[in-house]
Amino acid sequence: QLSPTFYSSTCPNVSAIVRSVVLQAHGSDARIYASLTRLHFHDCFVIGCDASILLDETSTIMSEKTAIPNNNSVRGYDVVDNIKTAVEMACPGVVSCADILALAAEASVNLAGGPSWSVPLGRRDGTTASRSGANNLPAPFDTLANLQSKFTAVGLSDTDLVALSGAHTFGRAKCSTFSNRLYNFSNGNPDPSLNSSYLATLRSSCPQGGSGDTLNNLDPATPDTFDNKYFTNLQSHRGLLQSDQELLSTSGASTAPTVNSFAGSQSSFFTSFSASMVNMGNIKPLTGSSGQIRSNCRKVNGS
Ligand code: HEM
Ligand SMILES: [Ca+2]
Ligand SMILES: [Ca+2]
Repeated sequence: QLSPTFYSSTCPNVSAIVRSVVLQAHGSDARIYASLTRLHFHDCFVIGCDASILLDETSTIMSEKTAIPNNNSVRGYDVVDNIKTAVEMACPGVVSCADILALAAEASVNLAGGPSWSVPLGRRDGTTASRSGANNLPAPFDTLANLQSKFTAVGLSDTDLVALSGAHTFGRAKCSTFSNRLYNFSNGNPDPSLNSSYLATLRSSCPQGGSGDTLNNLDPATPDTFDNKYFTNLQSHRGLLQSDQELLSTSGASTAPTVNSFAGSQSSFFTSFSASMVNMGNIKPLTGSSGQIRSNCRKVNGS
C-alpha cells in the first residue's frame, strides 16, 4: 500500500528536490518533461513500477533499454541519474528509483502546464528486467481492441487508456512510428482518418524513402504544453499515431465519448489524468521488504 506521506520523516523534501532537478534539465532540453513522463509509463507496464527500465545490460540482466519500443526512443536516463544524485545527497539510501520516476512524471506534467496530484510513494526497486515484456508494450500500430487488452492486462480501464493517451499532448515521435499511415495504408491510399492538410504536412516531414528518425510533434497545436488539445486534435483528425486516432475513429469505439468529453473540458481531462496516473503508478509495486533501494538506478546493488 503506497502513501503520499511515505517519506515525510525520512526525506521530507524529496518532491521539491525532484522538481528542481527536472526544472533545471528543462533549461537545456524542451522535450524533457515529455520524456520523463513516458519513462514512468514504460516502467510501470513492464513487471510493474519497479524501475526495471533503468537497469543496464549485464551478464544476468537483459536490459529493457534495447527493446524495440525503447531503443533510441526512450530518453531522460541521465536526468534520472542527476535526480538520484541530488536525492541521495539529502537522504542517503532512502528513496527508490521507482518512486523517483513517479515523482519526475508528476513534476514534468505540472511544470508543462498540467495538473498536480499527490503521488503515492513507497515503491521499492526490482532486481530484474524483462526484455520480452518491454517488447510487448502498447504499439502505435495496435488496434483499439489490442490497446484495450494491454491496458486491461495491467488492471487499467478504458477511461485510463483515453486519459493516459492524453500524455501525447507533448513530446515527439519519429516518422517510423506513423509513416505507414501516409502512403500505402490500405489499397495504396493513406489512412482515411487523417485530415488532408495534416497529411500533407506529415508527408513533407516524412518523405517516402527518407529517414524514419525525423522527429514530429505529437500535438501539432501546442507541442510542449500539457493541455487538452490532444483531444480536440482527434476531433479534427489530427491524431499523429494510429493508436491515437483509433480512440475516436474506430467505428463503434467505446472510447469515443470519453475523447469528446475531454475535448470539451480541460478540467475533466486533468482530473481524470491525475487519477489515471495514480492508477498506473499502482501497477504491482514492490513494498515492505521486497526488492531494494538501489544506490545507482542503473544497477542492482552489489553488482
Ligand atoms: C496507449 C498506448 C500508447 C502507445 C501506442 C504509445 C506510443 C508512443 C510512440 C510510438 C511514441 C513515439 C516514440 C518515438 O518515436 O521515439 C510515444 C511518445 C510518447 N508517449 Fe506514448 N504511447 C502510448 C501511451 C502513452 C502513455 C500512457 C503515456 C504516459 C502517461 C505516454 C507518453 C508519451 C510521451 C510523453 C511521448 C513523447 C516522449 C518524448 O518526446 O520523449 N504514452 N508514444
Ligand atoms: Ca518495470
Ligand atoms: Ca499540448
